[in-house]
Amino acid sequence: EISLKYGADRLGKRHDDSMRKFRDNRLGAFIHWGLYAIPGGEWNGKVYNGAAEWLKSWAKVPADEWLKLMDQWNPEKFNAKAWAKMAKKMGVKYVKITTKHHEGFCLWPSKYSQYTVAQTPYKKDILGELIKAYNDEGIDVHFYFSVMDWSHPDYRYDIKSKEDEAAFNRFLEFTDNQLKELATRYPTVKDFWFDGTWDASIKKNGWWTAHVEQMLKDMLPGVTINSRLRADDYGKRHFDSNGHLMGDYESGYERRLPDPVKDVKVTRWDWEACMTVPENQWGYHKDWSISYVKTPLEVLERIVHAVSMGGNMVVNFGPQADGDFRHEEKELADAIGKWMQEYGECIYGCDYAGWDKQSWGYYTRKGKDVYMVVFNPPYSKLLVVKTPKGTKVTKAVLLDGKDIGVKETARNEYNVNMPAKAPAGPFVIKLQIEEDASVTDKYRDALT
Ligand SMILES: COc1ccc([C@@H]2N[C@@H](C)[C@@H](O)[C@H]2O)cc1
Repeated sequence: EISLKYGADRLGKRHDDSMRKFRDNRLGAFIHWGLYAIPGGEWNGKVYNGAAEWLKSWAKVPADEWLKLMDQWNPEKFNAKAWAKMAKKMGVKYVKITTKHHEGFCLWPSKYSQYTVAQTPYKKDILGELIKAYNDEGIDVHFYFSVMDWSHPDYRYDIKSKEDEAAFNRFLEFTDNQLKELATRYPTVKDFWFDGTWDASIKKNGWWTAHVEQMLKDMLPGVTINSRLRADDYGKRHFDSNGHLMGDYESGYERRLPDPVKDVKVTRWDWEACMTVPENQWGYHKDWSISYVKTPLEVLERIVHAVSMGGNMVVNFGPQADGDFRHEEKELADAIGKWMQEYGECIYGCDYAGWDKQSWGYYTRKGKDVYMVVFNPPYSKLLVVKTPKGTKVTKAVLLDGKDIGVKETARNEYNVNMPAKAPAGPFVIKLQIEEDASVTDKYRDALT
């Protein structure tokens, strides 16, 4: 291994209470809310199909013109308690909120910027209202923070001169001040999820990314930090030059998931995926017909897929400028919440089971309990289960306790019966197992 000053601070997963809570939460919601919600993907009469929170970039709007949108920021339907109730009903255990996206508009009254809610007709501290409302519902709050800031004159994409260096150092100090301000004003925050950290300017300042992680952990013991913040001595990001994960969990699975067979290695570390409901819209876009919109069942399958591989899933919501949610997102929250109400025990506090994936769906595991989450019931009505050496399945029940029967068919192979009355949607079977490596069996391998 090469010696690094700004590489991974720790090898292996964190096992303290705060990280355990982060991991056991498993299901989160993203809230992308900013000035971009006002134009909703349209500028000067032209609708752009790119991500709505990037409209400033697609329409090449100068910063000062874009920030004039602040004069229209007055979400008269905004009700933090209603947002928190919606999240509670969906069954999310945490919410990640965009404190400041690339545009530079702050949802809190930062004293280090003139582009905040305080300078809008709304005036009030939206971030403060949201944290109180979510925490009152027992929901943890995580902060999304974009380092790249299109409103700040000292931001640099690369460092090519002494002036760049001086400007960017001022910018890093500005960013430190905002982060300290967030940690001081909102000490119940549990996580910082950094974005906008891919530019050469950051990669050339890996030291600063290590300093930010340490600074926040000194201020908020237990706080979790995503790998996307981090660059090492050589500008390597997420994983350092020795291949070790930096930060507390991998945060590269954005709108994609690891393959359940080819990417089993991800089960060795903590990771969190995030996803959009349309193909690629985080902020509010007025026209969702421009791309495919995932059904609630497709969202549910991604949630289960992530947990089955030892990861978290954060489902994105892009609130309207008026502070209400579009009906598609309300219906999604409702549908997911109904399923979690009935089957959530296979999600919360669960992890990778370590068994080979089967075509009918996904396994998750909590202690001695192995769950089968069935998305694709077979015509045979027989659910094939293959267990690791020394593991036997002794019982298969529905969550209401009803025994549905399991039969050993070969060494470490079983057929679990589908319930007589096939459920109307994805359902869960709980397996009772015995793990004993010393067990011998009656089976004989064929000589070939
Ligand atoms: C250039 O590619 C991207 C894609 C998405 C992003 C941001 N990350 C997501 C979590 C959203 O915030 C999106 O705007 C930034 C750059």
